[in-house]
Amino acid sequence: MIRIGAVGFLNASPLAYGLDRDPRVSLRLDLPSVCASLLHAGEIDLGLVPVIEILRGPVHYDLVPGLAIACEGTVNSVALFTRVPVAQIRRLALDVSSRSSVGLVRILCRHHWSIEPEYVDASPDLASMLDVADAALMIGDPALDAPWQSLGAIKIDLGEAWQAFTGLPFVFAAWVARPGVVTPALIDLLHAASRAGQAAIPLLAEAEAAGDSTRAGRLERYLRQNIRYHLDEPALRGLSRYLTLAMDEGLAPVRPEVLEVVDRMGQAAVPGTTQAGALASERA
Ligand SMILES: C=C(O[C@@H]1C=C(C(=O)O)C=C[C@H]1O)C(=O)O
Repeated sequence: MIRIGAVGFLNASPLAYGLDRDPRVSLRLDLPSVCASLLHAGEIDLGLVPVIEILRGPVHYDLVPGLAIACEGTVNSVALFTRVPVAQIRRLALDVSSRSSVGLVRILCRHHWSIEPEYVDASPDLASMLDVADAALMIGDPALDAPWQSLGAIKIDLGEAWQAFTGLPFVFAAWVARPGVVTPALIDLLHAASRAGQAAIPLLAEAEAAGDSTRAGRLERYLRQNIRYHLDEPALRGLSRYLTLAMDEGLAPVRPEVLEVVDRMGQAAVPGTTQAGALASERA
């Protein structure tokens, strides 16, 4: 029995589709930050975890090829909500359920917007975050539903901001495993789940919308057009750039061997080369 932890947000449901009914799997759903802690503690074997956590593991993790929660431009569910112009943000509240986007917003503040706000951790509730800070980072389902207009805020999409800054996709989370866990059979299982999950997107959106057909349409567009599920060559370049910046900024330990694996996966994923994705457990 393989112990798998996935993110409980709607955006992860196509990747984890049907794993709860697989007798070979015990599946649990948690917030991204919790998913990462469970993997580090050895309480799960494989997790859909925030990518920055690959650098923070107690052991060298393996990355499952081909699958991710990513975006290319607008993501919609990862945003900075601010009541003041960006240049005037002095205090910024960070959603405690996030790890990758916390790193992303810190990198964008320093390198894209040239601001150095004070950061405070906060639960993902926009009204209370804006009570204690000028701006708030939120992710996932709470960000999709945040009442930013009525709170007098503007929404800055961080997928768009990253694309403006780098020209690249952004990878938020990927399937990450403890050593010895990734096998060809597991890779097949996860790719089959993802294929079934992509086909089930209308059903997943409808179930989440609980009878509200306008909302179901909006969620379906979010899953199809904003979220990208491919860890392909452009996504791997985005991931490599992000991990490099996170290490340079001191946001995570410096692990060049992790970057090498990501870069080699990217080279293998270039169309026309062989064995795309065969590098899961190869070591430098
Ligand atoms: C795009 C998203 O990606 C999420 C963002 C994460 C993070 O910031 O650490 C982790 C997992 C993803 O599910 C989102 O939830 O909105």
